[in-house]
Amino acid sequence: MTAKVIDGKAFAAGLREQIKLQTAAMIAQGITPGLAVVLVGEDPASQVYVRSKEKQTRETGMNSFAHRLSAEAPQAELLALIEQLNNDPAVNGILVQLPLPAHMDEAAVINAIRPEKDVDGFHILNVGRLATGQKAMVPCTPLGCLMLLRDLLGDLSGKSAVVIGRSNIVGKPMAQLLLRDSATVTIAHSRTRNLPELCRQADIVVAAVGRPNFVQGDWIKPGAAVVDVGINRTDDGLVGDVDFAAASQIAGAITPVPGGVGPMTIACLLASTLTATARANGLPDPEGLTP
Ligand SMILES: Nc1nc2c(c(=O)[nH]1)N[C@@H](CN(C=O)c1ccc(C(=O)N[C@@H](CCC(=O)O)C(=O)O)cc1)CN2
Repeated sequence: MTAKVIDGKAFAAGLREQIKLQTAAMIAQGITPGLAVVLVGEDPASQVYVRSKEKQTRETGMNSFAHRLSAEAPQAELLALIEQLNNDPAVNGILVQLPLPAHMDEAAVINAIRPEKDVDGFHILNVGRLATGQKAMVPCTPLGCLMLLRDLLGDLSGKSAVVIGRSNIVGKPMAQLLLRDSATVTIAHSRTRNLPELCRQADIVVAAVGRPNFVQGDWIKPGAAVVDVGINRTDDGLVGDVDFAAASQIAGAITPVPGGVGPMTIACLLASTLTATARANGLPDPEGLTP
């Protein structure tokens, strides 16, 4: 079997078009969504992602507010900026690009963001809300994966899913979202025994371990959906967590790297900014953009 290659770039472009239309409708009501993106330091990949976020925010018709702090900035300076953005009515979403410099306490910084403006869905209140099935802001990468999976498979109810990776940004929220859709979810990690066997039973495999080509082709159940969240820079270029060449011979569908999950992350950030703006203004959640 040769798998269908899921075109995340095209899906994200379609999503941005929907967001653009819904943003225009909001602007017509006198509300312009605004997203503040904060970058601390000069990490080259983060600079690229942040520039992309700012550009796509503007292209969608939303206001983009850019904030740059030096890598040596004290944490108090970042917290003061977040407080200012929390209190700014023009700012509906606040995103602090990760990773932060080592001297900063990531949890303290994230939890300083007002939960309603936490478009990353990393605030402890949003994490708790997601885990307890309440209305939450949801992390962008898992939301993007969920959208791709729903588009591919329709109803996820009763599907068996293995999420490889237990990070707060991807693995755990991904598992929560799949569980909310009534999938049977296993979270696997570096200490998991018999990972190949576990994967072989899964209708859905989401790989988010950060190890190039970690998931082997013969771990995949024939016809399964494989979502590769990995972005690993190697001598061979950018590669995912899944051995794409081998897995695509067995899977039913698979996301490539690049061009799979990655582009969905920023499109979902824009979706969440629109959601946060709607909620702040007492409007219904935008159509098709929330889980
Ligand atoms: N505050 C946050 N920080 C980080 C997040 C996040 O969601 N919120 N995620 C990642 C980085 N990230 C967005 O910030 C991101 C990663 C990758 C892509 C993407 O489009 N990838 C392309 C490849 C691009 C490349 O060459 O590097 C792809 O996969 O096709 C977009 C956004 C960590 N930090």
